[in-house]
Amino acid sequence: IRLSVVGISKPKTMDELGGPSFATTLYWLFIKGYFQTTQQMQIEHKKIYGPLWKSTYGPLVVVNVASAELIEQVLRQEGKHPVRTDMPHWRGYRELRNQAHGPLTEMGEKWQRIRSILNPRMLKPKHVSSYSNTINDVVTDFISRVAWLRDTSGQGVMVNDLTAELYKFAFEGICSVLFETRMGCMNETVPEETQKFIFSVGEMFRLSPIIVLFPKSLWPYLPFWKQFVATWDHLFKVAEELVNKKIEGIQQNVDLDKNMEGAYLTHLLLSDQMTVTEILGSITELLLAGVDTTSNTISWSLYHLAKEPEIQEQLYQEVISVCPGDKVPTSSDITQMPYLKAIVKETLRLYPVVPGNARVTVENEIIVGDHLFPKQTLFHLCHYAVSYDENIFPAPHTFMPQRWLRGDDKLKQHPFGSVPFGFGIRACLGRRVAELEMYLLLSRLIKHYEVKPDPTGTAVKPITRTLLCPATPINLKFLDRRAEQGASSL
Ligand code: HEM
Repeated sequence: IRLSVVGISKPKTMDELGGPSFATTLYWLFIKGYFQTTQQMQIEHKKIYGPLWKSTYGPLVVVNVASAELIEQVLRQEGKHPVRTDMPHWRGYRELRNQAHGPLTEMGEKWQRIRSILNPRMLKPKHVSSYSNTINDVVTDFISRVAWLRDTSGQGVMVNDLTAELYKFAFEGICSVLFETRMGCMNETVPEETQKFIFSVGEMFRLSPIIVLFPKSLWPYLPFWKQFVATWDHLFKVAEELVNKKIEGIQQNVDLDKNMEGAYLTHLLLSDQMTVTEILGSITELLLAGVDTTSNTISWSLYHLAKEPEIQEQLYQEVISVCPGDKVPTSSDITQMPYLKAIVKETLRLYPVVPGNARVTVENEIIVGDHLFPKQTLFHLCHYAVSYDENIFPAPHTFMPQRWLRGDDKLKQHPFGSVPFGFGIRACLGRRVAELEMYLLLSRLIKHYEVKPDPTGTAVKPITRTLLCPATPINLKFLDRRAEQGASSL
């Protein structure tokens, strides 16, 4: 297709592609200080090299793709079994301990098989909407926890380090969907085991980028490899206990001849499509993928709603018109809240939690722009840079949910301008559940509280720590609307 666009001229080779040398990249990262703001480096490098450039990290060559058109070209040419990276360190742990790979780490036909088993109950609307009540229970507890936090540690009004609190919400939310078990993260004191799980996830993400810098043969001699293995051991141990508890529960219920539909894990165990080891491998990865992503996105949404009272008021009006009085939103109510959805979309445009996504062309050589790339090329899709492309999103730095609303004058945006959950068959498995969690939490929180910025006026910037996170804690004021309106008509 591309050849016809560029005429019959021969496509250029990868060697002919420009970009910074390894030394230049090191200079940018460590002297210019972009080490923690690599998302911003995408934008700066695009200005210098254009939308397609090559970075070298020692022996590793990465092709950066930073326009919606070119990202579309890469993604539309992926084969039957797309691969992000081979994740040697994560896979290395699983091989060491004879654990199974899950959807994040598996490849080829085995990956396809896992996805075909996991997909239906994670992505099909009728199944996902059946999780509403479970998630709403967690939201109810979060709203109470906010009140408790304000009273005990926020002089009656502040919630400090909101992301840490939302992390507990997201963990509790995804566990309630997967296991139909409550973990106690909304309690005044979070159980020690859960706290250790949360800590282990953080450690694993912290150690991961350090370990991949070293060749595999050196790993056993690295002190942090032992730590890395220990954190994974803990993650698998916690998941295993939860899986075993469910197996026992099912056994008891089957004995009593009870109807056992419900939790995601119950379904996997009963459907007999995977071994218990395989289920454990997948469940552990779902827990990992489903917590920081959701909690960071909700944090950024609330941060902006606090800064933009008019947008917050419009959301509040939408929520109370669809769910007046004490009515708790369900997933069908959410379909009538386009502004809420637009707020989440706009949040994910400004803060794509996965700011750059890797893709390896395993099966085919592909043409992108004027270049032909061989099999096994490692692409880095610069979603962050594209999100701030003013040709696609005018006033790109402004939080403008209305750009996502249908209207006569709405400019047709490029479909690959903002793809925060990825695209195609390897796209996010938890997208629908994450969206449901975000919609239910945001709508109910804003119905209950008016959110206001930190009175100290501290602005919070994003940094990249694998995911795009707030560089400093987000602290916000939560004013109870009921109290404000003199216990009127909530
Ligand atoms: C706001 C929330 C979330 C965002 C923005 C997000 C984003 C992403 C992105 C960009 C990818 C890579 C897609 C690609 O390579 O094309 C991904 C993969 C994945 N996500 Fe999410 N995610 C979120 C929440 C979740 C949740 C709640 C779960 C679990 C229930 C989850 C499970 C996964 C899994 C398992 C994969 C790997 C899929 C595969 O390789 O086959 N995610 N996510």
